[in-house]
Amino acid sequence: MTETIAIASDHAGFALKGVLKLELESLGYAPLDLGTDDTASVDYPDYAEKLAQAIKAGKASRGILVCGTGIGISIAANRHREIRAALCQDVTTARLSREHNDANVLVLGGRIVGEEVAKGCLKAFLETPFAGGRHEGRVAKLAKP
Ligand SMILES: O=C(CO)[C@H](O)[C@H](O)COP(=O)(O)O
Repeated sequence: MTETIAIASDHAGFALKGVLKLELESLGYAPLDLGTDDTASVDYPDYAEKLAQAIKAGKASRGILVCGTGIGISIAANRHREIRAALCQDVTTARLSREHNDANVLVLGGRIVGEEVAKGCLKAFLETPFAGGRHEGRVAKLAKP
């Protein structure tokens, strides 16, 4: 079955969101676009919230978030206990966010990373499994109140 991936951004991440949405489709995933829908100024916490709620409701298994730096939208997403959002600027950290942290949201800075690096991060995030083992207990501790 096709895996649904939620994707959202603020105005500063809008252009990169479009690129990543197409890339998701070409990799065989179904993007669930939660906005924003143009470059008019919006508040990144609102889009992190939409994406977190979609994942918590089971509408998507994982998610992609983009703002200008990726910082604000990752802070907002990680306020939810169920979300492990990883801000990545290279393919290695994107891969390790899956192997070690079982990240369920990839965060990118639309004003920081170029399109090709972003696409590489996306592919690594989507295709790398969680390694488990010694990482299991550490990740479980992240979900504690
Ligand atoms: O990166 C961000 C948050 O971390 C935002 O995208 C950024 O702050 C938006 O800035 P501006 O309103 O100047 O376009």
